Amino acid sequence: MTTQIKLRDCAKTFADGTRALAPFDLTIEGGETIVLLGPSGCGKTTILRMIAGLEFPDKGGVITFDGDDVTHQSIEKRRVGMVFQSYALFPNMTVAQNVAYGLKVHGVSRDESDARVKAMLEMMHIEMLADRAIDQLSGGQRQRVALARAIAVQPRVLLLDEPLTALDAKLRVRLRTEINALLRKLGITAVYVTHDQEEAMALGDRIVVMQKGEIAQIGTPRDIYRKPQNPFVADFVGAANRLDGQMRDGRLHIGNHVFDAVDAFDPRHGAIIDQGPVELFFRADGLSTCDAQDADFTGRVEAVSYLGERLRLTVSGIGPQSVMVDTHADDVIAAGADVHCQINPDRLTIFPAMRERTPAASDAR
Ligand SMILES: Nc1ncnc2c1ncn2[C@@H]1O[C@H](COP(=O)(O)OP(=O)(O)OP(=O)(O)O)[C@@H](O)[C@H]1O
Repeated sequence: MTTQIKLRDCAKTFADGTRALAPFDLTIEGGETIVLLGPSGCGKTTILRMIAGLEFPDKGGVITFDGDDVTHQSIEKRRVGMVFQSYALFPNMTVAQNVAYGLKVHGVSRDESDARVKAMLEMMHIEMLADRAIDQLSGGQRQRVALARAIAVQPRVLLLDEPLTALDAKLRVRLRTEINALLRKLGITAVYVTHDQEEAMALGDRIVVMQKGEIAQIGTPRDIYRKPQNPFVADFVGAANRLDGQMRDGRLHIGNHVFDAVDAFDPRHGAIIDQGPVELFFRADGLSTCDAQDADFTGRVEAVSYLGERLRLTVSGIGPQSVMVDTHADDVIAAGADVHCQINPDRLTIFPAMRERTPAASDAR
């Protein structure tokens, strides 16, 4: 029932010479939700459009759906459903007519179409809007119509390109949860494009992190979050802290401090780093406040932000850069205070420092 998508050696160069994608391979399993995540211009939409049949890979690239070569097939033949950031609905039709449109094109009978439209509108909780005009709907409602329209034709694959970007923060989270439930319920193969890390984590069975037309890492949300394979991914998925250090005989040195309990492991080469300059990436939980006798170092609180469930401190003194450290929301700490901190070795990601070159996706493969 579900469709496996394979892209083999797919590169994309546009007519004007722009190299949007370097050759890459990607297999999307049947029923899987894959999220393409990366900054603007990294090639996410181009991949989605190649899967849709709106763009074609450079010579040599092959795309298959369940083993069938669809590389040169048109969008109509591929049976994909698409949802965009801009709703792309027909403004002069009602909600029900919009959802029914694709069914009509596919020659579905009137009775069958009526029944499916009703079911789709119910699934998206917009049955009461069936006879409304599109311009009388809110952004969130429009996106529900767009989703209902895309899935009404029972596509083999659902492609979503930043469908929530135009909505306000609260609505985004709500619709995101609904889309997640919908994708699980339908069990459909889905490809979802976003530049929002949180959205990617919430929706993806796996996430493909992209950088400048290359795949920087493919992994589960947990892998991407906890085991980024290069500095680009670590930085992009929100490791707020970055420190320069040195490994000397297996011991980590940062500024004047020495940390004994830290194992530096280079994920790209699968080797322990014993010597040489390193870069450390970690979130606020990579450090915690503690009593003086347990301290790895004592820093100075530069700023305090109350985040509701916790207090976030900006602390200087560990090395040349200041770092974020979270502590209990009830702690009373003011800027200017000294604070004892402990390092949490299993929350650190350490890479050999490679100043002379930027991390590339080829490093991750
Ligand atoms: N038709 C085209 N002709 C030439 N260059 C293009 C064309 N479409 C896209 N590009 C370029 O290809 C690169 C990848 O674009 P793409 O839209 O895939 O990126 P994206 O990651 O989806 O970005 P965004 O998040 O901003 O949509 C960009 O440099 C873009 O300018």
